[in-house]
Amino acid sequence: MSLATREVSWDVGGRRVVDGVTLDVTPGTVVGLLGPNGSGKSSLLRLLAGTRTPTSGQVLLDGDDLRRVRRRDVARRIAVVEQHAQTELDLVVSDVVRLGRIPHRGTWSAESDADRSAVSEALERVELTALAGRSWHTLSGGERQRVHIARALAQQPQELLLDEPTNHLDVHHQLDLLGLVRRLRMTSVVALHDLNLAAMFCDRLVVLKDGAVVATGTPTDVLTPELIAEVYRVRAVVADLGPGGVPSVRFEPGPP
Ligand SMILES: Nc1ncnc2c1ncn2[C@@H]1O[C@H](COP(=O)(O)OP(=O)(O)OP(=O)(O)O)[C@@H](O)[C@H]1O
Repeated sequence: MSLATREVSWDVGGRRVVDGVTLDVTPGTVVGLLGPNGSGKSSLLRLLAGTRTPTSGQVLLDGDDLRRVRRRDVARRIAVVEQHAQTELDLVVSDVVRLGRIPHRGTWSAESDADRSAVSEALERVELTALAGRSWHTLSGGERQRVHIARALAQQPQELLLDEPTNHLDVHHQLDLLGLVRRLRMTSVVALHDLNLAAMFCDRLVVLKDGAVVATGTPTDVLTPELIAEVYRVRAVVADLGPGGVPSVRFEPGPP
């Protein structure tokens, strides 16, 4: 069952930002959240993480209303990588990754072997072991992004929520990161702008427009020239040329 929403809406500043979204994320699958700037992707991810409370409707974790699940249990289950995540503290890379272990430790308990191995394994998975002792402030944008992913992995969550995780990453690390998310077989919801990456790495796509779901299904079902024109106001040619026959999208100049 994992994560689901039932007619969930969220209003802020007198506006409806998430509008009646119902979705079921099948355990172990990767769901891509698509939609133009301001369509409500980040807001929906925050509702799924329980860091925003719905104005109406429900977010469910294993069938239980998220509002009734203890914060600590949510923190153990769900890891979030926010867009533009920053840290003001002068920490080294391994300290940032270690923050992912907080939900698993008592307030005063010392770091366990399980904590240490989760941190080193997470660093290895994002190819940052060599930078473990480096100060956060000296890292490039892409390296910072990967440290945040490592922090989420060190949390050993069952659900992983990622807001534009490929932002800042070069092509190698974009493919690597989404390949990793897929291989982890965690229940993942990933907001993405790149339609080709979404087609390559997501089992299902959910497309938002003005906070509401306008399409949902497999990449082949969803990524049609008509949908892209309607949602993004862009002309596109879609071919079944991507790896494994997934759709490959090419954009064309001019109005749709
Ligand atoms: N706390 C807030 N106060 C006022 N408006 C907000 C707040 N949070 C979000 N919004 C507005 O809600 C809308 C949806 O924002 P959101 O960040 O969820 O969109 P998004 O699809 O993630 O966009 P992007 O692709 O640009 O990251 C935007 O118009 C945004 O300005």
